[in-house]
Amino acid sequence: MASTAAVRVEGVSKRYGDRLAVDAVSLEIHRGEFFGLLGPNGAGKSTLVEIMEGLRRADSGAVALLGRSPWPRDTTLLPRIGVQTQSSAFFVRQTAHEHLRTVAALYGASRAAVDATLESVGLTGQRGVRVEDLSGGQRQRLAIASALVHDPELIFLDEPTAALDPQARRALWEVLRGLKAAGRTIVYTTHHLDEAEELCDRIAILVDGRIAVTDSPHHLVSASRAPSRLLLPAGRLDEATAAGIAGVERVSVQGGSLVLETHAVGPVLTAVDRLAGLDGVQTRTAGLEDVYLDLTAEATTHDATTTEP
Ligand SMILES: Nc1ncnc2c1ncn2[C@@H]1O[C@H](COP(=O)(O)OP(=O)(O)OP(=O)(O)O)[C@@H](O)[C@H]1O
Repeated sequence: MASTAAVRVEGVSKRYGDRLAVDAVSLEIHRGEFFGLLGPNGAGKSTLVEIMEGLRRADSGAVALLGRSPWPRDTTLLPRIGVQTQSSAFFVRQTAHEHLRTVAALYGASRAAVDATLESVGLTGQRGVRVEDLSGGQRQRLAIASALVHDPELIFLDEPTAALDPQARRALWEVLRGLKAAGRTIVYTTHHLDEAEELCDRIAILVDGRIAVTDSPHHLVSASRAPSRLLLPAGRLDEATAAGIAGVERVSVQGGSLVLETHAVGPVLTAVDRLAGLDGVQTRTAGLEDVYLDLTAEATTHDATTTEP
């Protein structure tokens, strides 16, 4: 039976001493999907990804990667997957180009692929620079290039944009969109909610080792209960008057603006217009970051009440 799953995780758990880092997680990532794994620090994302990659052994549960078990180590899987971790290893005495050529040789990738991949991550200008002399962000780009150079079907990127400047981050998005368009499957962990919203077909939010939700960013945002915010220039309206407007749930002062939170944007805008005018008023609707903050706060509270003895 041909499986459409690039990754299937069933009831996977992993404990480090007293700490249950991954708690009975099940999920399926489809072929060709751009899948985001989000969650607070220590939620278990890296542990779960390392188990998927076959770099770490689960205590229990099962993983299928392209239909095969990644543990014990299955060398036939290696050319088919690309892995960038938070602690990627480098040949530090080699130049960026030599390093990538060495990695490419391990997988039988061509010299042309080395040049093209170096170009795609914006390191052509640094091809002759020793790895140990690259900046943090340049090293990170080389780690990404090392995961991509053999054109794998399934790509794991663990916080790939963490050290990148805004231009490099946007450039990487374009590279990843190209890979997605070419049918590659991408498993992506990030703390940048904007990039998860921009890039991912679906995301899973992990909290304390468990999946709190799996859905498309669009569905999550449209089903969100997070309020919209109206920003008024400071001094336009006093806080007490703003708090008295029907539909306003919370009022605060942030960065020189009076912020009104509401689920009834239309009526509140009408009231603000009547009281103070709409000149300079900005409306911010809920985004993935609001959904994430809402969900992680909720799930943490829920977790604390259900798992403590
Ligand atoms: N090798 C290890 N030995 C012991 N504990 C570990 C080990 N690796 C991770 N942990 C613990 O397991 C939990 C999950 O860690 P993990 O690195 O998987 O989280 P994460 O979601 O990737 O976090 P971050 O966003 O900070 O990278 C944390 O409490 C962490 O301290």
